[in-house]
Amino acid sequence: MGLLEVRDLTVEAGGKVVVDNTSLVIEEGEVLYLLGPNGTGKTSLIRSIVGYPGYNIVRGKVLLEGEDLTGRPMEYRVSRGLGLAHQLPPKLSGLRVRALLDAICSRTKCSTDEIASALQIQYLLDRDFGRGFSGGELKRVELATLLAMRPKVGLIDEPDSGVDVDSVKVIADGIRALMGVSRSVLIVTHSALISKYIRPTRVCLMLNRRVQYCGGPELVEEVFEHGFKGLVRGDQV
Ligand SMILES: Nc1ncnc2c1ncn2[C@@H]1O[C@H](COP(=O)(O)OP(=O)(O)OP(=O)(O)O)[C@@H](O)[C@H]1O
Repeated sequence: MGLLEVRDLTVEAGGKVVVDNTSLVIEEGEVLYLLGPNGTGKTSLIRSIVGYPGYNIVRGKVLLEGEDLTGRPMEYRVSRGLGLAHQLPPKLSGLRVRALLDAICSRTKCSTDEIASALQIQYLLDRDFGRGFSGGELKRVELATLLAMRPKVGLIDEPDSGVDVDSVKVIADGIRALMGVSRSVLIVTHSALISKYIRPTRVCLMLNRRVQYCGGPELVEEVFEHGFKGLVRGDQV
């Protein structure tokens, strides 16, 4: 039994199938990359895993430590140990970054200052969450909230898109800190820029709304060399 299992999952959003009969297993201690071209369903898959509203599971299951979370609301799944850092985090007027981190840390017994220091966001603590932040700042505060949650499985959506080289390094430090408190981490990316700093234990390719193939870390280099289209090898997961 994997730590997190997605079994034969089909998901609809906005009246269309966005994940089509896909399976994925995340084992204990993994840093799994989910790679795939734009619009192939990566974000939809991880949103479905955490129970994000609007992503309706029409078939299949999501299990965490063997517990069937399918049909459970997002709050419950988060309480059981799933956490998601969004690709485009929401902007929250009237909620300071510090207040949000303090609220999470009071539950998980973390230190807002230590987390802020790990993600180099001390200067953002007294600003409204996300308001007027640059792309890199948004990614760093979002990752800080995930780190504060101390999830069993941390799901990170596109940590390396729209950020400069220096920010990617800071984000990589944040992911390393997350690897220290989470049991497994799933990173969704299409550029795989983050792989320069965080080596995956395993890499899965998602194409045409389905996880098509999983392999070792060398798959990242193969994607860079051949592109996604050159790597379709059948339906084995
Ligand atoms: N809530 C929704 N309503 C309607 N369509 C949606 C919804 N969510 C996703 N889709 C569609 O599903 C497809 C897959 O989108 P998704 O964001 O999951 O892809 P992705 O692989 O994460 O892409 P990218 O790498 O560009 O972020 C797209 O065509 C998208 O428009």
